[in-house]
Amino acid sequence: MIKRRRGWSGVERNVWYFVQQAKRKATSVALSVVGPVRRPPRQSEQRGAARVPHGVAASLSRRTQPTPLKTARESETRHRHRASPILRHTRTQPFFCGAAEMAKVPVIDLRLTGAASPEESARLREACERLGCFRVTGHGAPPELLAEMKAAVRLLFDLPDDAKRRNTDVIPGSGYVAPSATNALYEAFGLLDAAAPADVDAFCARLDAPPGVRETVKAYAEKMHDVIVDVAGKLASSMGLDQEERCSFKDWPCQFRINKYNYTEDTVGSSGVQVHTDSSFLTVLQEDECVGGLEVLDPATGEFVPVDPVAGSFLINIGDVGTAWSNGRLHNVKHRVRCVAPVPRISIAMFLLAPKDGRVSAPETFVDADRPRRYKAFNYDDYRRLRMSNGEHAGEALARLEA
Ligand SMILES: O=C(O)CCC(=O)C(=O)O
Ligand SMILES: [Fe+2]
Repeated sequence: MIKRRRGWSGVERNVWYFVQQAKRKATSVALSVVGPVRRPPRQSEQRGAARVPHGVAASLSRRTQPTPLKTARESETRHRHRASPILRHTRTQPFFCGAAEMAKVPVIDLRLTGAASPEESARLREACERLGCFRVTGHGAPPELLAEMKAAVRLLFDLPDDAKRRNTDVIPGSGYVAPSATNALYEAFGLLDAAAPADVDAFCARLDAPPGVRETVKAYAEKMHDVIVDVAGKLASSMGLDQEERCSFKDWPCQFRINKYNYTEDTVGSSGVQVHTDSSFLTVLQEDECVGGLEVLDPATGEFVPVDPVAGSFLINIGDVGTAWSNGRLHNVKHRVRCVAPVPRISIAMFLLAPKDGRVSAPETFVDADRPRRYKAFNYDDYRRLRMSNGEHAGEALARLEA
């Protein structure tokens, strides 16, 4: 365990020097592998960073009202007296972020989309058509909740193996995923359906999660469901679907997955998770704002480019169902994760899977003489099985469903 000190810890400094050395020596290709690690924060910046999660656990009931920032000293005092065990766990983690060479991921302010700004809606649609991913701000999820969820996730991953293995599949791959030959550093937990409070309860109960963690997971699932439905509705609206056509998203099942990457000094530069597309309609990802390494394939260049984490925002990915449902208009983004630092990395994903009845088919609005129907209607669970049985994790299986 890395202890938090007044300055950077030895390991943090080692990583900094490792990255500087790599940058000096590397070719541009190697640079993109090293990815997003920034200089150590100055003391004044570190104080700011330490403030990020403050006040989180002290006020679950006041989550909707962000706590005003305090001085570093006020913050420390408050923590000593009021922080929950969940939060104290977070505060021992190291802090890395930033990058030099990044994908230009459009940032969409959700408050501006829809009638408020046709330009912002057009940017949202274009991002999904070109790159298949974008970042959202103005999503309404309080920073305290995000910080607390991240801390809760760390505690869940510390549960004994037999507890984690009780998180069994509802559909293939939705339960506990142990490190494997393909993704040796990667471990994940899952939950389906995160839109159903009873399923969220059952997930926590089966793990025997501590009460504070349960409360956090429930609040998070509820809020993230609101966010994912909002994003999907705004995307559909930007594509010209009317209210009636787009209002069903709230009934679509959601998969929730927490990911952990067990990185060490020996794994820097290796794969965290293989190249894949998400099978879902779209994904909302809360990245690890301290450890980068996510890369997306830019269709314009055919190259993978690092995506810089931005605390407080979410990354949205279009998945295979998004491409099929839009009759090929939306781009299912290929992505992967590389190990860029010798410290554990976590991320939290919510997937809006497919219509409630599982049937994926492009609405008539997207089909005309210029754009004939591209895919046969299919069942989502069958599609997921198809991807898995053929080892086609990067959208290849869609070609089997062409009309
Ligand atoms: O950990 C990440 O940043 C990406 C995770 C991911 O791609 C996934 O859960 O599908
Ligand atoms: Fe993914």
